[in-house]
Amino acid sequence: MRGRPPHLRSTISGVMHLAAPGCVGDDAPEPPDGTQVARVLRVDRGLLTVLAAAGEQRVHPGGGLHDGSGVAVGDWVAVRGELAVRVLPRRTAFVRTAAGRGSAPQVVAANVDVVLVVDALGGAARLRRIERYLAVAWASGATPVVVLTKADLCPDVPAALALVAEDAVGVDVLAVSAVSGAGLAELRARVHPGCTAAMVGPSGVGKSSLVNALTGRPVAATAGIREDGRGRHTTTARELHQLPGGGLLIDTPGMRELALPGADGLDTTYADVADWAQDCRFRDCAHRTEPGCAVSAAIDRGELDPSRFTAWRKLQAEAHRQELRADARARAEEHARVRAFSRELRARPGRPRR
Ligand SMILES: Nc1nc2c(ncn2[C@@H]2O[C@H](COP(=O)(O)OP(=O)(O)OP(=O)(O)O)[C@@H](O)[C@H]2O)c(=O)[nH]1
Ligand SMILES: [Zn+2]
Repeated sequence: MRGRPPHLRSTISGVMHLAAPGCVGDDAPEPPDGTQVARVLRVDRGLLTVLAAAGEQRVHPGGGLHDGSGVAVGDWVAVRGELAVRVLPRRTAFVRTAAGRGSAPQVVAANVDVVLVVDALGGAARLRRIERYLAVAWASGATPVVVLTKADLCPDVPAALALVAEDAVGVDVLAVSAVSGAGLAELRARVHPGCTAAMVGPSGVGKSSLVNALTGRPVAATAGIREDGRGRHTTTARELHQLPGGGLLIDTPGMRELALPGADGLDTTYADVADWAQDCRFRDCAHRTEPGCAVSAAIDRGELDPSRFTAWRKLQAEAHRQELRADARARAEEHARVRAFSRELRARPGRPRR
């Protein structure tokens, strides 16, 4: 199996953190002169709640902050008085595409070390869904951990764990229950002091219940206690929670519409498929009917699940579209390629060259 791409290695090193309320970690980034550094806990309608040396504070984003991607939960900002004047360089970032329009990606969480890819046990394992979240997680620069919730509802936890672990190449897989408390200690140990974790996963798998279980406080509204008839989605505020053990946990609704920013995370999630693809006879092999296709051979030998292969293809197409959207130059090149191709087609049949 191929290793992680170099830029995804050792993402836990050099962690910046707030060890306790009001205490900026020693390894916080250097602030510019005359300012202090603070961590963004919440973003409401442009107003930022930050944790600085003096404690929690509400600050306004200064004009210089609007660099296109905005400020996100988990960002480190330089604060002067009641103004956040600069976003410090991000180590990792989760982006989502702005709903329905153009190319402006929005950062929804920054400086995340560990991504908890949350799904529920009980029922068929949703391997394809987990793979997609894993690819997004790897692409952000953070290290994913799969957290399978509702272990109390699963009749055979070890078997369910094994199934997911076999699919999630090189990723730790844990089973937990917010109801019985099983597995929570092990999960807490992953979000150690100085570590910032974030959760991704579809609605209803138990993310809010997990936040409450980990923080020991009802900080997130769960489906069970919300009866206001306003639809299924319960999480409304972007939040960065402090866990009793010293770690930080980000739970923001934006994490549910994550885009695949590119193909990097895919090669890590599907390291086995990517490895086989390197052995194909043709470098641009489409893995369909080409002779010498190592991917098709692996499927024929039963070493690669065809549905895993199909998922990889689909996500590659999605990542490709995303790259095009995000990169205007690539889009122009793609247009040029299509135009050249159509010119070539028009020039071909019965059209004498001049
Ligand atoms: N049996 C069992 N039920 C759970 C567990 N965790 C969550 N639930 C239930 O699953 C339902 C959904 O849980 P939530 O925590 O609201 O799920 P969520 O992922 O935050 O959902 P959204 O906020 O809609 O994204 C609720 O009825 C919870 O009580 C668990 O470990 N075991
Ligand atoms: Zn091939």
